[in-house]
Amino acid sequence: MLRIWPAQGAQRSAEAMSFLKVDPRRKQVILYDPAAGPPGSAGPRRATTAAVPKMFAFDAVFPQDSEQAEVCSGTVADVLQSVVSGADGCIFSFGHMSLGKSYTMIGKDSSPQSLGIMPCAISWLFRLIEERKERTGTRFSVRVSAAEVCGRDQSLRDLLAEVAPSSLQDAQSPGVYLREDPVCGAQVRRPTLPPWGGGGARAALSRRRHRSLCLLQLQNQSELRAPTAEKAAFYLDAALAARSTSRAGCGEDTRGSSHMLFTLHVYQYRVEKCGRGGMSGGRSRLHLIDLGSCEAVPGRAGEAPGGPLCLSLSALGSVILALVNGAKHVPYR
Ligand SMILES: Nc1ncnc2c1ncn2[C@@H]1O[C@H](COP(=O)(O)OP(=O)(O)OP(=O)(O)O)[C@@H](O)[C@H]1O
Repeated sequence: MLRIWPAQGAQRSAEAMSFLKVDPRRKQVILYDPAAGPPGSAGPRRATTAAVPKMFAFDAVFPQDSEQAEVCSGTVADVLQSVVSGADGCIFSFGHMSLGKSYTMIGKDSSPQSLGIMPCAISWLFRLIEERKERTGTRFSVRVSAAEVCGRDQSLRDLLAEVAPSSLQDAQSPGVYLREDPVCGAQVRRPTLPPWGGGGARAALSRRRHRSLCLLQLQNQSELRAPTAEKAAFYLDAALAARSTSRAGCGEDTRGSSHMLFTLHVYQYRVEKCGRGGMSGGRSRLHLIDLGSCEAVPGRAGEAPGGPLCLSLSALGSVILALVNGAKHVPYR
């Protein structure tokens, strides 16, 4: 899916947008070579050196004037259905510096219309759970966790440690860490999905893929019970507040490399009507991720030792492709 940032101020000139043709209905954009002049022009520059326009197709295209609600409904509806049916889901935004990643994922709390994907997903998930409970009698329990990956050393931080009940806090705790599986090397097997299946052919396909994938997992983070959407939203606010405190303490050059992972863990179980009437159930997770930009602060490029702050966009693309294809080697580093 593609969301186009509404260029502001001087950037909002007609010329700035004249090399991009957006067609939300066909879910595609066409990029014209600026050397050729605006599309349709027959100026002398167009004749010889212009590159052929490039067309890119997406699952959805949200133009500059798209409302937050439009982006949220176009993004989360399918993923939420899958999560409630027992599959894991993940939504994140991905792009260069200051192009609206946080605005899309988190939004602003000045009005309900400017809320982003995370608060919308929380509210809609609980609504869907209520419907599912009434229709099928399934019992649900939701927990939330939030972690930050920050800085050149990619240090991990539990963003809910401050609001976790003191019984869950332990002075000797090693904090959040990544667990590496002794058999798979730097990877561990994902838990299998609930036994009753559901979710149609796509869920069945993703279930097959999940079994063959090996992944790193975060360990030891606070997982707090959220019986209502309001409580989950409270924890989201607490995580955002903890993140902004930790960002303020980061150096200027690493501030943009803060990534926040907010996860809703959905536990569900029900009594089997046939057979011996045992219980069946499982856990699925919805990961909502606000990625940092990982780009150097303008004017400081090349100053910081040790190379880029984290994986480039194209390297992240290779990781995603490897995961989707179930590749044995995932190029995390
Ligand atoms: N669709 C939009 N409508 C209105 N304002 C927007 C929109 N997208 C982004 N903005 C504004 O543009 C600015 C940059 O957006 P934002 O901070 O979300 O970018 P980012 O990609 O998360 O930045 P970073 O690279 O620092 O993580 C913010 O002031 C934000 O409010």
